[in-house]
Amino acid sequence: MDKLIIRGGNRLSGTIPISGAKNAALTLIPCALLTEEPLTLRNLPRLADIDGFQHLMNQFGVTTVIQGTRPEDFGRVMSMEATRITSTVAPYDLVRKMRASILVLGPMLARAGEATVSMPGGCAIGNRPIDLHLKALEAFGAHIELAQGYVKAYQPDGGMPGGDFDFPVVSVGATENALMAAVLANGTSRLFNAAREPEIVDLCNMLVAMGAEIEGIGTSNLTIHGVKRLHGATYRVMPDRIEAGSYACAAAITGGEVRLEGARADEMMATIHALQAIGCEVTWDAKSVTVGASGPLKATNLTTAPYPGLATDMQAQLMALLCKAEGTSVLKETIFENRFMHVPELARMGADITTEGRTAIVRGVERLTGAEVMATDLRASMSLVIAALAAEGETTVRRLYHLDRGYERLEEKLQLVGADIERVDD
Ligand SMILES: CC(=O)N[C@H]1[C@@H](OP(=O)(O)OP(=O)(O)OC[C@H]2O[C@@H](n3ccc(=O)[nH]c3=O)[C@H](O)[C@@H]2O)O[C@H](CO)[C@@H](O)[C@@H]1O
Ligand SMILES: C=C(OP(=O)(O)O)C(=O)O
Repeated sequence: MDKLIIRGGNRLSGTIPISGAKNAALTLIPCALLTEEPLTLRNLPRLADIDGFQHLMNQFGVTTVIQGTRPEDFGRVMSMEATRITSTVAPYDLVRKMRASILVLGPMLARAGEATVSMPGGCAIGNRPIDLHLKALEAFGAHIELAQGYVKAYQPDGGMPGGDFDFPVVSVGATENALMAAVLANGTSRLFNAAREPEIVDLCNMLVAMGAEIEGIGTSNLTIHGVKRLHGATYRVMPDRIEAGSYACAAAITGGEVRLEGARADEMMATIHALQAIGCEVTWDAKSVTVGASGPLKATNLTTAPYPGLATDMQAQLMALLCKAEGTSVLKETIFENRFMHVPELARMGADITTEGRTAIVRGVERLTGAEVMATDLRASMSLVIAALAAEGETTVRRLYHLDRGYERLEEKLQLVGADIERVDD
């Protein structure tokens, strides 16, 4: 297994290209199930999760062709064609590796009339139940059964009527599944308290490009008028606002300045405000966001929340940055119940953090030191990379399969701006 060796202390400076968003791509890909015509996605990131999803689509009989597979290419293009769905089953072996596989439930049910999907397990950051995905589909008229670790959903005779669902908790995945199921229903569906993350807007925009009728895009109340069929489309995946925010933290902790090429400021305002509160200089134009830190970093208090609040997917990276800030910061994690697993690893590098339930108290330290670390989830891993870039000496980060789920060629991008980082075979 590979590991990363990082020798801290270099000021990052230059331009980092931002890839297509993992969390958008993972909901755009299953939309290919909604039409027999080709769906082509541009700007797809090269990530383990995307490869996993491609295999899952192939399992359903969807043909997939990827272009741009040269090692030097960043954005890839994948064309998918679901002329005939040959299987409606998402087996355990494929689903267990990738939680987002549950996102095939809605579109498969809508197009094929039934779907059988292995229950995604809990994972490191929390329990992550799927009850709201199922309740929303039931509200549209679907029948749901749970047996032998699988969810089996099927349409009633005469097809899915559609219906109303009011989310008791904002859920990105459940909103996506509900949207993908509702677009082909016989009637109109309404979602209240729906998630409005930019990735949901991306999904809605692509569905509209495929012929769907959706009102309220970008708000928490969505009305979906079911249509008889959807057609193919070519669509560019939005830039990854979490990847951009992660590299912003990396630049800031080294006292450097990077231009995040392709990042869109309006989709990452909460992160920009957090960076500004920490003392970073942030400027932007239509095509990029530039983040620098020329003065001392300042402590601040941050709380994660559904969009437009501060993304939980940025919490670990901002915590790493605050480890080097002057003063004491308080971070509250409101989305997932167990998303502080980076804390003991950051402590190995000299960070001073205590946790009480979903609150972390970070006392800034003058110096971090290199150490051997490993992490149990994607953003926790990135927080260790960020801390390592500012630490004295050498850090070794293991279990890179977490990072490879969400950061396209991380070490290459960091090398571009002057980091001393290499991936070696363990
Ligand atoms: C692939 C993808 O896009 N992943 C993102 C998505 O995950 P994901 O879609 O899994 O996260 P959700 O928005 O659904 O989860 C938010 C909260 O709702 C709870 N919940 C969710 C569903 C449900 O049926 N019942 C329930 O109780 C969850 O336990 C959690 O506490 O949004 C999260 C919150 O922004 C991000 O951290 C993930 O990176
Ligand atoms: C938690 C995340 O992803 P996933 O939902 O795919 O596990 C993430 O991107 O930080």
